[in-house]
Amino acid sequence: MRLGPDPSSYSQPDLVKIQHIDLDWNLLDVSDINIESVNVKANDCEVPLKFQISDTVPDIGSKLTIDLPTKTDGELILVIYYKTSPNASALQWLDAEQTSNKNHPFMFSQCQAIHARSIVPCQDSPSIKFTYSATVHHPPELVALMSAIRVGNQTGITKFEQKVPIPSYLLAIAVGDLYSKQVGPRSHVWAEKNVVDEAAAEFSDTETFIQTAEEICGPYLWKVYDLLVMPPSFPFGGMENPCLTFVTPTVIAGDKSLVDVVAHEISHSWTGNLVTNANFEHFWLNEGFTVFVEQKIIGRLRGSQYRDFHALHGLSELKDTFKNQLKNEPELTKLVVDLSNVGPDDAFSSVPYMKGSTFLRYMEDLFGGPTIFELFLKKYLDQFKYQSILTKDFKKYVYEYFNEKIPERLEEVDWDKWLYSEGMPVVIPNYDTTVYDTCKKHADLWSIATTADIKISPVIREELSSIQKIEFLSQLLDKSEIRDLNEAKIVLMAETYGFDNTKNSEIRFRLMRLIIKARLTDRFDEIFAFANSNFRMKFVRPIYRDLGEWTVGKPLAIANFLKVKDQMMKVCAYTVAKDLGINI
Ligand SMILES: CC/C=C\C/C=C\C[C@@H](O)/C=C/C=C/C=C\[C@@H](O)CCCC(=O)O
Ligand SMILES: [Zn+2]
Repeated sequence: MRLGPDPSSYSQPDLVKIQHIDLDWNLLDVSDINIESVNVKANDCEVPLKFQISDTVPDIGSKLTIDLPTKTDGELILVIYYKTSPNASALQWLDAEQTSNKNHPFMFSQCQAIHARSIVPCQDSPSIKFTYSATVHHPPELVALMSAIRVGNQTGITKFEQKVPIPSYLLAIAVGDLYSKQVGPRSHVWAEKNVVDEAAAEFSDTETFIQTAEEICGPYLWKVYDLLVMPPSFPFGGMENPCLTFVTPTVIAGDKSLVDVVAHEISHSWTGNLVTNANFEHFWLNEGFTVFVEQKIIGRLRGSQYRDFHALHGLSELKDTFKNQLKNEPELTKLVVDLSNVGPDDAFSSVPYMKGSTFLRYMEDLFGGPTIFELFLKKYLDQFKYQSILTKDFKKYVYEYFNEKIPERLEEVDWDKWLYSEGMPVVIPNYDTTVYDTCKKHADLWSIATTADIKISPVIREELSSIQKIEFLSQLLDKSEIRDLNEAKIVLMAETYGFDNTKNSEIRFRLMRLIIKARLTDRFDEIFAFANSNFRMKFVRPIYRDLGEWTVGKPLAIANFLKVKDQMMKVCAYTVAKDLGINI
């Protein structure tokens, strides 16, 4: 059953729209979920209103219906008194033991896609945008941060204001023992004390990324761009919360080799946060555009070869998604998906990211190249800023903009195929493969040659950068057969490329998958040490999935998962359990 224009929400934006939310949050108050009263405010008095809460629908939640006064033209101020549940799916509460410094508890939120409803009764659909202000009461020794500008701070009370309208999934809060270091004129890095210095060093290019993004997209409208380094249980690489990107500690590699995640989150300041998908079926409008801009930033700063390498690496990731995560769900390999009967967390994959950015790159090439397409991009972002749109709005704008200029090129785009066909992108652009080919040469060697032959091959004398090592491992994992894939070969590989000492989580992740592919039963401790060191879903889900397909690995994986699942955020525990085929 489809709930309405947004299949993941009961909100009825055609009838009523939230314009501003004023939060007064008392933290650490985690009694059962309970709406105590709903009142309408008039002349400084609060008059109670009738309300009903429907039964809970899985993946969606319940519908809160408020009987508004009969005269409802114009604006109404509603005051809702409520308490959140300790199980609120948007929140994770960590004991001091689960933090880096182990001195104080930590709490944080992750509202995307549809978890804001577990912390605020709201119209939880990205089709509705509102400004917000908040007063957060918290333990005085801790720091509270939100996806907004801090406007006041006294012992135990912090006030915030977000004056740019946002969709509910961008509401965010974190409270912990946090310290900050300035890394740019509008940016601080926030982290626990023992992490803040190395994090600030890793993210010292933040201002360069913002300025490059401004060149491409227009002025940065959110005033502040801070980064908060999350505890390792944060389930994503980064989350584009306005004014305060949340970032996983797994991108701190010590050599800036994984900071593309920051370029990605900065790009969201336009694509996603200003121009927003109206529902999550059109998530590619957020993520495909963001990867496209991220790759442009990389191209500007490191050269077009690297822009193309990034895109080719994205296609390797996409192939892996099809072969593993989505092998039984071809419907979800479409660019625009049907979420009438699927929760957004279940539908989430690399498809909107990689297929979406490939579609835009295809159009850029077809319509005359970067100079022409970037003018269009800037106008598109300006035209739809502060709005929520569907793919048809984008398509209509493409026609309006290009129809006079290049009508014949426009006719070449097979929109239906790009948007609704399953599998790989319709056209693979003509990328520069120089950087990629080196990775391929290494992957081909290691898959075909014996360990003895590899030792004397000139290929392995050639130095690979960290990102090339990541792609090399991705390609190797994609091979249906690897000659003599055993302990000796993996030891030689680790020595050759310095895998044993690397702090690069993307490399370690793929090495663990290779060890599983090699069925090395002596290496379970190492695999589980990695799987328990962080709960970023990009890493833990494929590892559990791979183990789940190995008769010896599966029971051990289930036992390990059951041991640590309560330390995971709900979305992570839920999806891993699903991947392992167990109920929790
Ligand atoms: C077609 C898919 C439909 C809806 C999915 C929307 C949201 C799903 C939900 O699970 C939240 C996703 C949040 C993502 C945040 C950041 C990502 O860019 C991280 C990507 C993976 C990583 O790097 O760890
Ligand atoms: Zn993103």
